[in-house]
Amino acid sequence: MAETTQVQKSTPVLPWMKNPVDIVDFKETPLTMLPFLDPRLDKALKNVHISSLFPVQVAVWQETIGPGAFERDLCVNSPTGSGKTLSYALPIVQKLATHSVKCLRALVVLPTRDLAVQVKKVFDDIAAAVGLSVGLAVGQSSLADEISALVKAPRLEAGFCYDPEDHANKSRSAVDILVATPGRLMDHINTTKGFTLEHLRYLVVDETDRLLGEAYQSWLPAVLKLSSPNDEVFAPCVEAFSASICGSFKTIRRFGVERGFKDKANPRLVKMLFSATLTRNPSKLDLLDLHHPLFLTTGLSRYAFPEKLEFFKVICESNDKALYLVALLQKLRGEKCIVFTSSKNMTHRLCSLLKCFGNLEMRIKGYSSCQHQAVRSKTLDAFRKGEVEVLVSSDNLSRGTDVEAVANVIIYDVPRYIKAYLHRAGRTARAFQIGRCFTLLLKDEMKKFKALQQKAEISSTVFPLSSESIQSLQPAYTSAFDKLKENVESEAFRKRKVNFKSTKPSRAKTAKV
Ligand SMILES: Nc1ncnc2c1ncn2[C@@H]1O[C@H](COP(=O)(O)OP(=O)(O)OP(=O)(O)O)[C@@H](O)[C@H]1O
Repeated sequence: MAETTQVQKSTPVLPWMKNPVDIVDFKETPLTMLPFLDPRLDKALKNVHISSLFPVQVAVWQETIGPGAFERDLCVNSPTGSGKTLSYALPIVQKLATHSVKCLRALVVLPTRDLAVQVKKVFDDIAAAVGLSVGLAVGQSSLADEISALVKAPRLEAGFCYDPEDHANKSRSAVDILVATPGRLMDHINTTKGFTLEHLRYLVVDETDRLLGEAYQSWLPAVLKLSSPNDEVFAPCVEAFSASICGSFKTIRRFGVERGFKDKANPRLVKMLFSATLTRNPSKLDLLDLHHPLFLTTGLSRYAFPEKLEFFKVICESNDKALYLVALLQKLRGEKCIVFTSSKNMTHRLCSLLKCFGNLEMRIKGYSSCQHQAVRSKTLDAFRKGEVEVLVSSDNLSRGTDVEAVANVIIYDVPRYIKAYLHRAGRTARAFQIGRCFTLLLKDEMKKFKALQQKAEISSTVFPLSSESIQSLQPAYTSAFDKLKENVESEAFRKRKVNFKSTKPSRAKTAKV
């Protein structure tokens, strides 16, 4: 067990946040040294080239498997790319591996569809090895298709049910674990026959601060209400649950019995919160009705960045920031880069401008909420495969997205909030690899950036771009700009023409009415 650490800076308001478990005290641990690991999971992990667990994974494992397991709800604050997904997926799958009757026992909620797909993949890598199925509720397929993948109707022949598992003659869950976005989750809660949360044992709220920051149709109160333990519902499962929760172990540090807070009847819904910027706002955390929460965090700083992330700033002498971006991209040619802008419109404009540069010789794509989800997913896929080298994006991509081998993040517009900066920067230097974060700065942005750096407790080195390289790009930049203007004008003309055509009959119709 790790020693608890007294947080000295920006003391959190909530008392249970004052003595966190420091993840820094944990070391990467080979799977062979991990206590209680199911051999089937050991094999499944090795199949996906994971032979050791990262510190946050070891820390969470210790609190969830073995003595004192899941006695308390967990709130985990750990840097981007430190492996939080597997830190919850592995213990949940190990815990559920002992259950033979299929019902929905674990729910993982994420803010976006692409993130949910990414997390499901992590569960898929290990769940099948112990006979568990994982479902996805994100609106990727039609509601009907999703329903048939999540809920099994009873098999009736001549009015009789022959399947012993269908004894109750009711629809039942086809999955043990569900990864969902709040909107689609609410659709199933409200309309899907046979979809129930009454057996739910584990609730993971990933990217907690983002999910609690928006109402999302009140998904949280709905989940908490529908999953509250109810003696009648749980009666047949209680024995099995209790055995899996407590095992034969007695007590260790932080074990509930020792602290005298074993006040909730088992089984209870265990909640696990994860973020690289976990909220410390008591009113937000209150919404979760946490059970003696345990706070796990990395180091003493409020904001922790990946260990091997280097910071650079590019000072733009003129107002033509795009020119500096092009010069930088040319220097980084051949490496995967994500360029972050302040908005979807900016993403569109910048991407269009870059495409007007005739001789850039790199594949550049935009990713923003302007695009249809299918287009976005395709773009992300192409970027993952290396078919696209430079992805220009708004903050849509900044949270949680894991793309292997992103060498550089370029922050084109300095964000207002440090959290946004941290999540953007965290798309590189993942899984303890090296990575670089460049921030492009106009003269009047320097003060704002300095304040942001101070808050983040980071410093950056000036990245030199020679004035010759900038000047040599000037003619290409001017003609790219002209081309862009032409494109915009002809696009606007085309739109006006289409609008005129489509409004003509309806005007006539209106006139007729
Ligand atoms: N034990 C491990 N060994 C090797 N690679 C790992 C291990 N655990 C996770 N990874 C890899 O590390 C990367 C980052 O993991 P993950 O996406 O879970 O990070 P995260 O902490 O959730 O980041 P974010 O805060 O940005 O969401 C992934 O590519 C994942 O496959």
